[in-house]
Amino acid sequence: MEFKDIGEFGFIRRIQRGCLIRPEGVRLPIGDDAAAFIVPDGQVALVTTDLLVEGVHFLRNGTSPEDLGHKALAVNLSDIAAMGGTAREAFVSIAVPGDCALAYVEGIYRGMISLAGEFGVNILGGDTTGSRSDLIINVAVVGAVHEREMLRRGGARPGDCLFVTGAVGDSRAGLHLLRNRLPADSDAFMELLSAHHRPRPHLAEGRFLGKSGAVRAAIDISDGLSSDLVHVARASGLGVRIDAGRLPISENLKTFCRRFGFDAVDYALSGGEDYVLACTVDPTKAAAVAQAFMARFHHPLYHIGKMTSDGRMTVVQGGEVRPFPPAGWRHFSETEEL
Ligand SMILES: Nc1ncnc2c1ncn2[C@@H]1O[C@H](COP(=O)(O)OP(=O)(O)O)[C@@H](O)[C@H]1O
Ligand SMILES: Cc1ncc(C[n+]2csc(CCOP(=O)(O)OP(=O)(O)O)c2C)c(N)n1
Ligand SMILES: [Mg+2]
Repeated sequence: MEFKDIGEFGFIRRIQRGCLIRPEGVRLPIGDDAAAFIVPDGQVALVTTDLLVEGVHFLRNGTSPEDLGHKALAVNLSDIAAMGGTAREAFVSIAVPGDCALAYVEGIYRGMISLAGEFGVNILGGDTTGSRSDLIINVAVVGAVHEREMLRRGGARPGDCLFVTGAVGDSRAGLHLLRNRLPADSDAFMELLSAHHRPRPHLAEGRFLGKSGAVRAAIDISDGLSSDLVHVARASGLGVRIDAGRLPISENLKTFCRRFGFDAVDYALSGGEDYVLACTVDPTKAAAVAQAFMARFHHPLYHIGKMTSDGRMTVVQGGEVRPFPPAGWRHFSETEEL
């Protein structure tokens, strides 16, 4: 069976099975001119959207449809996590080229619905069109948060401790393997590919940080640690100093860098698509927050540096202070290469 056999509406009927994960609070799911749902009492709505474009964000022949669906939703859930919120409703728009099989697109929905199920997120609508050549997927997610627990990019203060919730650099290493068609011939390389294809949105971690009352600013790492921290620094009118020796670099990334002669610190700083959270914490509460985080998540909240009043973006490595590397991913740059 193909798109031409069932048409746009037949396709929508097929994919809508399984999209309503948490019916409470939903007044109109897929099927009307708009969806209708309730935002929990006393909370504000969070809305975020991210676009995935073939050739820019993924290679159709380099990713399984389930992984692509997972990632399209995960990158949006990560933005809700960075706000300290709970993710609730998702909207999926997809432009499908003629050479993309119905089975592939149904696989994308399987991947999305599986992740949506894990986090209690409904898929409540979207849009379906044809496309001349590239597969394009846009997901929008609505979340909710108590305003006092909401995390933003601005609000950091000089002397705040800077933390990240997980390892950085693995996804870029996975992308390198993928782009160069290198064999994933070890568990380490399989895990790097998985970090690239199936990022875990840090929603529980974001809620924990929002509730702690000690986090002053937060962001999720999509373009790369160094460039995303510039957003926090600018929004707060501050500088950042990272201690390279404290960056959480996985054993898998170390193995990869040894094998191919890359610099693991560079991968960690300017990798991209890590989808961990970075946050700044009141220094008087930092030790307690880190300890509680460890007790809850069984791995450290990694202390990687601090916010400074000098407005400079610097890395300390081997006793030497140097400016940040020239950032991570940039759309519209000449090369768009990492
Ligand atoms: N085309 C657009 N139209 C309106 N707002 C946009 C557009 N692109 C990005 N934004 C907004 O700009 C801000 C930064 O976007 P972005 O760098 O993509 O953030 P993120 O890394 O969290 O996805 C967000 O508030 C986003 O909603
Ligand atoms: C084929 C391919 N080339 C390059 C990349 C790397 N890449 C593409 S977009 C991106 C940054 C994150 O995407 P963006 O759309 O900027 O996310 P946002 O910051 O809006 O969340 C990276 C590292 C990739 N994932 N796939
Ligand atoms: Mg974005």
